[in-house]
Amino acid sequence: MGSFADAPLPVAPDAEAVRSLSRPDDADPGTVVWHRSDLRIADHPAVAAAADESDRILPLFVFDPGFHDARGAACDARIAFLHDCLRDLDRQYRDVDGAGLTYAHGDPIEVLSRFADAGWDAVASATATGRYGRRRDERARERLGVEFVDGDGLVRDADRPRADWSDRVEAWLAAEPFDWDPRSVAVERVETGITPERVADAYGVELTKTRVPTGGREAGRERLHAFTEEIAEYPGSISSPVDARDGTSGLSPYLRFGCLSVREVHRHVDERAPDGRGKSMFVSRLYWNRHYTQKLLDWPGWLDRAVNPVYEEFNRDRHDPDLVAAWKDGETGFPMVDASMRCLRETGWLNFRMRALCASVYFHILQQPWRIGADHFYEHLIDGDPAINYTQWQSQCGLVGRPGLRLYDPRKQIRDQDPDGEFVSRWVPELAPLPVAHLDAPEKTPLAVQREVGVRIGETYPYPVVDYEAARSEFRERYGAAYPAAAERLGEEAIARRASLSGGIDAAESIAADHGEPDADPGTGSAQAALDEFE
Ligand SMILES: Cc1cc2nc3c(=O)[nH]c(=O)nc-3n(C[C@H](O)[C@H](O)[C@H](O)COP(=O)(O)OP(=O)(O)OC[C@H]3O[C@@H](n4cnc5c(N)ncnc54)[C@H](O)[C@@H]3O)c2cc1C
Repeated sequence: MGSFADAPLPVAPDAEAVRSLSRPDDADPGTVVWHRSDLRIADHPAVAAAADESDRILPLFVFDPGFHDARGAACDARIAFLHDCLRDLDRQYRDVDGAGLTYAHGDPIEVLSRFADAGWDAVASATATGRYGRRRDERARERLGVEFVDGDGLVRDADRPRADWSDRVEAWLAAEPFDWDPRSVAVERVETGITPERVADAYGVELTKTRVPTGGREAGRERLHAFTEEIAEYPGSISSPVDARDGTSGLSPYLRFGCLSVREVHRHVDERAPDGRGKSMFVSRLYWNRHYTQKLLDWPGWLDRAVNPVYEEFNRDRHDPDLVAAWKDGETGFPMVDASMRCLRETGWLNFRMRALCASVYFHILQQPWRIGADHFYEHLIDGDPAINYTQWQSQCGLVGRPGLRLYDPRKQIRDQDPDGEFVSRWVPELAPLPVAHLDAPEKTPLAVQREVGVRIGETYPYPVVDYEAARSEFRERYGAAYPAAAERLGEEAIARRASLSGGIDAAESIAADHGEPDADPGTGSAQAALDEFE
């Protein structure tokens, strides 16, 4: 993809176009609704607030070069999905007799200041973002008076964000949606010449992935309805990468771009799905969605700093670009990891268990710096959500410093989750001729069998890039040595707060009290408590 500097797109709309919207002698032209990752008009706090405050609203999306360059780090398929969502949002406004969505381009502050100069107010939904988004929103608030409207079930500016958290989210889920009456407002639009198609051209967006879902509210609702019908099958589909492809909801990209609100998904499932395990498991995941988003709201550092400072440098001195490349390219010699990583690159999606497996092998076995792995996921996932991806990476890697670390064994995962070898044969076709019994450890296949089926480990498929058992022991040793100090730091209030454990600050303090013996003998005693859960 090209960079902003190369992009032949002007900052738009220009001041003249914005001024042309003003009504004669009108000191209060209306309210701009600045859409970001909330691409719908229903159950939308900022749209409802704007319609309440004004008789004229102008829905705006700003193509921010920051999203297209390194800070945004989105693959082309995610940008194409976003563009679908925007076309759909434009339709939603037209369907209520509005003029549609205004597409702008440039630094959002510069664009919004043109509206502010012409007397427009502006509102946006408050969202949890990383440092770039926070700085942008602070500038918008301070310089331009943009109002950020809460309404996503998250607790803001509370000293103890975990206190009563579940109750608050439960109440929010059950509350009435944000409503507005399109007949009471005029929905305005200004022609800018900017369209998703022009942006795609200017930035060289090319859809190279396959099986990418269509973006937008309509497609999201279809998916929600179909999934609700089949929800009883959900628990049995979650773990296998083949079954999960159609068996989990597939709603993550729609939730990530706000085509559907978490609350309306919850309401639909609550009212329409039969009671049972499928329903309760799914609903608990909607809570997880809020939980991880809350974490980013509490501390934007999740994206680039280890939540527990003791692990800030962990694996950094072992950075080996060849190992990282083998992982990214699906050439590690661990078939389940390789199949998953190739599937991620080609389709932009993986089920939870395979994401966790790949993160675990990357950090625990290849022992590489976590950020590079997390950034790679974030780039390729269509549902790449900063609030979930980076917090999940830190949790899976063990950077919080709490007990219960999960090391996933790629050989066991094949036996459990792909017993017929369907997933591995699809994504690592060079192994397809191998009898299924050898797929968990192809390097151990007798040479006679390799010859017979035409597979040569070391030539047509790599030997494991590291010795699994040795790497795992080494990791246990290193992690165990650092663990008591990490657990102790959880006792510090600032760190406990950002870790945002389910038991709150009290839980963090109790981990620190139980395990915080910085000088404990590595690999013994309480340090082992962090390492006893293997999958
Ligand atoms: C290392 C790693 C990175 C991840 N990165 C992302 C990401 O960038 N974006 C993302 O949406 N999910 C992420 N997940 C969580 C999970 O894998 C996906 O939400 C899920 O696979 C998406 O498929 P689905 O919509 O069919 O899920 P379903 O099982 O149908 O779940 C429904 C919804 O619940 C939420 N959800 C499910 N699992 C989790 C979870 N563990 N944490 C938080 N919310 C959850 C999602 O919004 C999801 O759409 C990540 C998990 C791991 C281990």
